[in-house]
Amino acid sequence: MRLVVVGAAGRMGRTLIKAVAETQGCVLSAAIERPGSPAIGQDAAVLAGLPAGGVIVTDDALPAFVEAEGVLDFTSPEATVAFAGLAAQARITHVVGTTGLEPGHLARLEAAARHAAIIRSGNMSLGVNLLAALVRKVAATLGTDWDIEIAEMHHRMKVDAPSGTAVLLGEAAAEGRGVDLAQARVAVRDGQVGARPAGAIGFTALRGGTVVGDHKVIFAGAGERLELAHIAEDRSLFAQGAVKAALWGRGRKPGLYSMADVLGLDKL
Ligand SMILES: NC(=O)C1=CN([C@@H]2O[C@H](COP(=O)(O)OP(=O)(O)OC[C@H]3O[C@@H](n4cnc5c(N)ncnc54)[C@H](OP(=O)(O)O)[C@@H]3O)[C@@H](O)[C@H]2O)C=CC1
Ligand SMILES: O=C(O)C1=N[C@H](C(=O)O)C[C@H](O)C1
Repeated sequence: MRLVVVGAAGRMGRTLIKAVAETQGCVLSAAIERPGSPAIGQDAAVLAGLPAGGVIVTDDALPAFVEAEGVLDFTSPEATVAFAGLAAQARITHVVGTTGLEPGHLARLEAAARHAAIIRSGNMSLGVNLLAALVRKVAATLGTDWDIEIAEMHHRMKVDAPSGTAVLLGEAAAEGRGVDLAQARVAVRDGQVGARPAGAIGFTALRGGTVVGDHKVIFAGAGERLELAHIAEDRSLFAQGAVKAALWGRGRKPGLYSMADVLGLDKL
């Protein structure tokens, strides 16, 4: 499968280039960075710490998309929405790992998904998607007298909060409870905030060092606590999940899909 990596010089971009090189049946057809990036003109494989492969980083996305079958996109919300338009034009599978998308961005992805398959997830790992299924079940089993709190920690360079994974886990908890996350969500506490509202789903974001991604969902009841956690030790698991998603999406009818669809966890 011919794959384009956008945001090629980023932490995930470089990891994706390596994952594509290591996956049988996949080939890196292009690598894209933003106009003016110092990475333009460099060999993409070298950026990823591999021997030169001859794919030179460019800022010209559409011709690259037209020649490809899929695009792996871990960039920023604005860039992802623009790439979704181009992937729809080229009718290629778009794998979106970018987090921090707001309702306006999601609406634009839904529009693009009328023309091409888009697989979007705040976390491409098997472990987190399995965790989400478990959280949905536990939330559906326990009553609202069990308070739900989601804590995450990431490296100091992360720009969005709460993390996409924390939101994904919060959505699973809200679904399990049959409530709307937008109504239940409490993401900021500072000062005299008062007692915890009944039914709230709380979020705490920690930032520091080089942490790849830690997530914990806490169900706090009267006199007991249940904690479900995931620790990502290496970004390559996200990249391998993204390549798996692209292969799954090849030739699939247009629509918006999730990693749970890819992994067959949607029925759990
Ligand atoms: N779903 C998942 O499993 C995972 C999701 N993520 C998410 O992926 C995203 C990226 O994370 P990370 O790699 O750490 O971030 P980085 O900042 O390291 O990488 C993002 C890259 O995208 C580039 N970029 C931004 N805009 C454009 C554009 N218009 N055209 C081309 N390239 C562009 C950036 O360039 P520049 O630096 O010049 O702005 C940068 O090189 C985040 O939203 C993060 O939360 C991360 C890991 C796993
Ligand atoms: O920015 C990151 O690094 C990560 N982002 C994703 C998120 O927002 O949940 C996934 C992973 O935790 C790493």
